[in-house]
Amino acid sequence: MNAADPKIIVALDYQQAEPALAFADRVNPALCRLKVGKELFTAAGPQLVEKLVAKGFDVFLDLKFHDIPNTVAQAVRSAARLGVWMVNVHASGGSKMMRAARDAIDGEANRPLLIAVTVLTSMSGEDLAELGMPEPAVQVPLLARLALDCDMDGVVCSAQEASVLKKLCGADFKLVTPGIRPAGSAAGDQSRIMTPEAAVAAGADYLVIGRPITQSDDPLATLQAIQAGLAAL
Ligand SMILES: O=c1ccn([C@@H]2O[C@H](COP(=O)(O)O)[C@@H](O)[C@H]2O)c(=O)[nH]1
Repeated sequence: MNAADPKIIVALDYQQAEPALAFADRVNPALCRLKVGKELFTAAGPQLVEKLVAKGFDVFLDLKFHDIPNTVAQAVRSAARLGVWMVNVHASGGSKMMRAARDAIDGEANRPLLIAVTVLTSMSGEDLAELGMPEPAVQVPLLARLALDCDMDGVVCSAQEASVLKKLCGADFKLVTPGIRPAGSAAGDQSRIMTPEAAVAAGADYLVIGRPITQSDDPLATLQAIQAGLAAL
């Protein structure tokens, strides 16, 4: 982990390696962490992850593993060997799956933070009802508690749930919050959103921000402005 401990994780949701590397060349590891998700990883693969790690960035490999325990265990071990700082699984994969993931990386030389996704920030209460599930205010704490009991290092949740989860799971349990939208920026497909300042005030440890930065006219200036807003809190 880098000493500056930046809260902002920029989601590098690009279709190829070049713009992701170009973005990385304009920022530095003290300013932000970087997230490689399904879009970029499918296009550019582990080599791109290794390049970002070699540049000194803390990399969150956001592949949200959700499979049988053995498969997820092997996948998170492979992620650890890429040198990533954080990796995640779906809490709804269940306790056996999460424990297998935990065991798989505990003996590794690089032991990334192991985080469980609760309910995707794109999902509303209506979306969950369609699946026969309770509203986020019920389902997110239930899955977060399960993740804590399985020795996960934290969860992905909306910042809207952060204050409840900090009380429920404790100060050390990391809250990683996508669905961050600076005032005035488009929600897009995100449902449970919050501004960067409100998210930090609610207890979010890390803010995952993609399009508001990467699709802005000047991504570096936008990132710096968000960072300045947080520094002023
Ligand atoms: O619940 C979740 C889990 C992951 N994500 C990911 O975060 C970024 C958000 O990007 P924006 O452009 O800021 O919406 C994206 O890579 C998602 O895959 C999430 O949004 N919600």
